[in-house]
Amino acid sequence: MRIDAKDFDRVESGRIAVLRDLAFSLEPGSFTCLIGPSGCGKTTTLRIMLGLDRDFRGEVRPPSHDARIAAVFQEPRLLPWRTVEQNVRLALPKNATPDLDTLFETLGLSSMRSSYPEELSLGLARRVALARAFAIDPDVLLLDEPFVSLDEATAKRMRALLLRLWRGRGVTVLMVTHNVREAVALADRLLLIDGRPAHLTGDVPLPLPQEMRTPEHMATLLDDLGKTYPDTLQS
Ligand SMILES: Nc1ncnc2c1ncn2[C@@H]1O[C@H](COP(=O)(O)OP(=O)(O)OP(=O)(O)O)[C@@H](O)[C@H]1O
Repeated sequence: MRIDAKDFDRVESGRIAVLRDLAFSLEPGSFTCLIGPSGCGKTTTLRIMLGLDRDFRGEVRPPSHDARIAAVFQEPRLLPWRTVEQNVRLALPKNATPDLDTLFETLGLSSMRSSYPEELSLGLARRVALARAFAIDPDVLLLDEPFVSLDEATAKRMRALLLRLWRGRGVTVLMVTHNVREAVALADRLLLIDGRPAHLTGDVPLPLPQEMRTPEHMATLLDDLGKTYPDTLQS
C-alpha cells in the first residue's frame, strides 16, 4: 500500500498534513507491527487500509480481488443483545462452515458461547473479537492496539493466543502498537513511523522465530532499537 498524502481538515486549526509518502507491502503470512508515537497516524493508516477512509492520495492493493480482510480494534465492538457465538457468527459469509469448536477452544471460550458481552471481562471480550476476526479465515488481519489496557498477565496470554492462531492459519498480520516490547515479542518485522506529517522512519526485520527469543535476546533488541530510533521510540 502507498499513501502519498493524507490530510485532515479541522475547524479550529485548518488543514493538517498527517501522512506523507508512507509505502510498504506485506509478505504473505508475515507478522508486522506498526509502531510510532501517539497521534502520528497509525490508526489513520489502518483505516485507509481497511477502506474506512478513502479521502487520501495513494493506493491500497489487497492481495487479491476476493481477499478476506478482518480487523480487531481496541474496543471489542460486540453487539450487547447477541451471545458470544451469535456475535462471532454475524461476521460469517453466507454458507460458511467454519470450525468454531476448535476456534472457541483455542481461545478458551468454549464455556462462554451462550454468554452475553456484559457478562465478560475486557480480556474475554477481546478474545471474542479475535474469534470473530479469525472465524472468517482472513487472508489479512489488521489489529489496532488489541491488548491495550489489559493487565500484563492477560495481555501475555492474549499475545500467546494470537501467535498460535497466526501460526496455525497462515494469515498476514499487521498490528498497530505503541508497546515496543510487545512488538518485539510478536512480530517478524517492525515498521516505524514518525514525524508530522508522519513517514516511514524504520523497516526492521526480526528473523529469529518468536519462540526462540530469550529475555536476553529481547533486551539486546530493545536496547539496539532504542539507540537507533530514539525519537520514534521514546514516547
Ligand atoms: N477525523 C479526524 N479529524 C481530524 N483530525 C483527525 C481525525 N482522525 C485523526 N485525526 C488526527 O490525525 C492525527 C493522527 O491520528 P491517529 O489516530 O491516526 O494517530 P495514532 O498514531 O493512531 O494515535 P494513538 O497512538 O494515540 O492512537 C492526530 O493528530 C489526530 O488528532
